[in-house]
Amino acid sequence: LKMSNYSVLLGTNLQALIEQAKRPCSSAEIVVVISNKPGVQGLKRASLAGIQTRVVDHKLFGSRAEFDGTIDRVLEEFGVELVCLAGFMRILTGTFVKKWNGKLLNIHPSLLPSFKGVNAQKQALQAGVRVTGCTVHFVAEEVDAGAIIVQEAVPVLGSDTEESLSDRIREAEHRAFPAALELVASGAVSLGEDGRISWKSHS
Ligand SMILES: Nc1nc2ccc(CNc3ccc(C(=O)NCCCC(=O)O)cc3)cc2c(=O)[nH]1
Repeated sequence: LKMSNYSVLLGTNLQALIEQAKRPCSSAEIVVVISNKPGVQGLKRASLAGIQTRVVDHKLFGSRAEFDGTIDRVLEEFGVELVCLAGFMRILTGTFVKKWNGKLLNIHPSLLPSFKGVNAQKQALQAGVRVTGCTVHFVAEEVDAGAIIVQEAVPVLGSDTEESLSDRIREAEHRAFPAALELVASGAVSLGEDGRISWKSHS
């Protein structure tokens, strides 16, 4: 497995969200975990936590619209109000993103807008930056371009490999994604009409 795929298949971001939602102070409850791939670790983690799971295999659909439409139906079936993409690696159609606008969160392993797309950790190493990190953002139609909710910076060490840097970024992801989930689930942060972040308390 390519290193980046391997980290996606571990479901560690999902595990961090499961643990956060279990805390009594949490504003969130995870009601379903949907995977576009069968048999991945995240499905096992969800079942172990007593959370319902569904697999919507994108290979079984003739179009992105039908695939997204099926995911949408499952989300409606469970009364979902907020969606977190944790290692979900299929681009979503504009129709789906518009319907779930402001209710769809994603985590990306760089300080956006730097290093969009796949292999963000490798891009950072190759660019020679001394600081990178992770970003939780609302999903917009344009990939990795949505309004930023939370970021955490991570130092790049001279000795870093793609693996050692990815491990350090992953530790930050496990703090940033739960933090962003709470901010949005509690209503402290929302997506404004102008497509920009709106903080309840901020003047
Ligand atoms: N419209 C929209 N949808 C997304 C779906 C997933 C993710 C997660 N981050 C991702 C960022 C990039 C990719 C990507 O380029 N994958 C290779 C092509 C896979 C495919 O053909 O589907 C996937 C997920 C982000 C977005 C986003 O920012 N906007």
